[in-house]
Amino acid sequence: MRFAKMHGAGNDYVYVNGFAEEVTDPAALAQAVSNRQFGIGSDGLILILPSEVADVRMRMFNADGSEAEMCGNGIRCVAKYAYDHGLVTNKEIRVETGAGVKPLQLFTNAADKVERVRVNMGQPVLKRSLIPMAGPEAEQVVAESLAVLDRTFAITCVSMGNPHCVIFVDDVDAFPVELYGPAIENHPSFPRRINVEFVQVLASGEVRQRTWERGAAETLACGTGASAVTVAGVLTGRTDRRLLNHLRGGDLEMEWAEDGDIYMTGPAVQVFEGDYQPQ
Ligand SMILES: N[C@@H](CCC[C@H](N)C(=O)O)C(=O)O
Repeated sequence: MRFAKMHGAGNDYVYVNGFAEEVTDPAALAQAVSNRQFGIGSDGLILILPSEVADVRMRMFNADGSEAEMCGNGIRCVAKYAYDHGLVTNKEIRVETGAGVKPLQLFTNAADKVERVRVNMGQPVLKRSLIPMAGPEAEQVVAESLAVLDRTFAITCVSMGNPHCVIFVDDVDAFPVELYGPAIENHPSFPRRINVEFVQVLASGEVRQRTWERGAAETLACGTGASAVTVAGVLTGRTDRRLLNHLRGGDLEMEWAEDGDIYMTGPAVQVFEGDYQPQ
C-alpha cells in the first residue's frame, strides 16, 4: 500500500490515496501505522477519497482507531497531496469532511508545490447539544467550570465539527498537560470524549497552545483546536479576532471573520512516501 507521511505544524499523519488504494479496515490500519515503534509513526491516518459533492473527500482516524469529524492540520495536507499529485488542478478547492465541505486556498512555491494553505473552517458551534456533552441542552457554554482530579477549571467548549474544551493557563510550558489532558478527555461530562486545548495568552493577538487530542495524546499542533481557541479567546474577552497561535510544532494564523467563519492559514509538508505492508 502506497502512503505519504505528511505534517502540518508537526501534527503528523499517514495519508493514503483512496483513488488508487482500497482500505477495508481503516480503524485497524490507523492503529497499526500510527505506532511509533512497530508502524510508520504518526498521530493517525487520513484517507483521501473521491467525493460527489467536492473535489476530494477526507476521512480522518486517530491513532487509537477512532474516527474524527474534522482535522485542521490534516485538511491542509490533503490539499497539498491532491494538488501535488494531480488529483486537482485548481488552487481553490473544496474538501468534503465529516463536518461538511470546506473551501481551501492553496499557495505554491516556485516548483508549483503547495507550501501553505488557507482553510475556511466554517462556524463554531457553542450549544451543548451539538458538542456531545452530558447535561441540560441548548445554552451557550462560554464559561463553565469542570472539576478534574484535584482542580476546578474554567472551561469554554467549542465544536468545530469535533469537540474542544479550551482552558486558559498562566504558563502553558510548565502546565502538566499529560496529567489533566487525559482526565478531561475521558471526563464523564464528555461521553464521546473531547480534545483539550491549554492556552497561554501572550498578547491580545498572540497565544501559545498545547493540545491533548482525543484518541491520540499530546500532539504538536491542532488546527480545529486553534480554531476553538480563537473563538474562546474572543468570547472570554482575552484576545482579538486575529490571532497568531504558537503551537509546539509551528505557528498558525487564525481569524474569526465578521461573517462568523473561522480562517486558518498554515504549512503543509510532505516528509516522505513509501510502501506499507499490512501485517
Ligand atoms: N489534530 C487535528 C484534530 C484531529 C481529530 C481529533 N483528535 C478528534 O478526535 O476530534 C486538527 O488539526 O484539527
